[in-house]
Amino acid sequence: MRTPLIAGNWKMNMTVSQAADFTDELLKIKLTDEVEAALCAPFIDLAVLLEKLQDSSVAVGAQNVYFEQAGAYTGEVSAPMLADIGIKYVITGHSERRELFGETDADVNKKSLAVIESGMTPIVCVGETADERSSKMHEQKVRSQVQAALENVGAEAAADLVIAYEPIWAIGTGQSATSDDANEMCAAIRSEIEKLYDKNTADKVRILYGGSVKPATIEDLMSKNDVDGALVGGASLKTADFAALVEGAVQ
Ligand SMILES: O=C[C@H](O)COP(=O)(O)O
Repeated sequence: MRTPLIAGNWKMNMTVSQAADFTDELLKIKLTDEVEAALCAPFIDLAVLLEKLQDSSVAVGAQNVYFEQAGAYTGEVSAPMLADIGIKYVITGHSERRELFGETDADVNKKSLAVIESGMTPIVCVGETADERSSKMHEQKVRSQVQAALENVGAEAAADLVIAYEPIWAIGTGQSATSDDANEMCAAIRSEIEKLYDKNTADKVRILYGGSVKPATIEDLMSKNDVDGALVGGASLKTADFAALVEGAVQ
C-alpha cells in the first residue's frame, strides 16, 4: 500500500513573510492523515517552514541541491546542509531546471544520488515536450530519463523514491493531461522501475503526476491505479487550495 503524496512546489514564489502567513493558515486546518503532504519551498523559506510545521505532519522539501558535499561552489547548497536542518524531500530534474539552467540527465543522477546519500528522498521529475508527445516519442523519452536518473541507485533506495511525471506542455498551462494519459505514463514508469530492479521495488515507488493539477481534478487523478499523488505548482500557493488537494487525494 503506497501512501498518497501531495507535494507543493512553490517554485520562485513566496517571500519569508508570505511563507509564514501560508503556514499559519495551514495550521488552522485539520488535514487528513491518510495522505502525506509536503511543501517544497525556496531555500530562503525553509527555516520558517521547518519551525512552524515542526509539530505538524506536513513535510518540508527543497527544490534544488548541488551534488558536491561542500567546497568552493559559490551560491550552491549541498545535500548535507539540507539534511542537517531536517529537509525530507528534494526535487531533482524539474523541467524548468533542465530547460532554463541546462541541467543534464547526468546532473539529475548526481543530485539524486547526493540526496539519497544524505538520507533524504529525491522527487525525480521526468516528462516530455509537446513535440515528443505528438511524435509519439513520449514514453521512450520518459523511460530514458528514468534510467539515467537512477543510475547507481540501489534497489533499497529506489523503493523509497518518488518520481514525478510532469509533461512539459501541461506545466503552468491550465492544460492538464487526462487522468488516463497520466496513469498510462505513471504505469510505464513503474514498468521501467520493474525492468531496472524488480516487481517488489516497482510496487513500492510512489509516482506522482504534475502539470496544472487543481483541487477540481485531483479526485479523478487519484482514482487511477498508478497515480500515487501530485506535484503541484500554481495551486499549492493558496492555503485553501493546497488543503483541498490533500483532502481530495484520499483514496
Ligand atoms: O512542479 C510542479 C509542476 O511544474 C506543475 O506546475 P503547475 O501545477 O503550476 O502546472
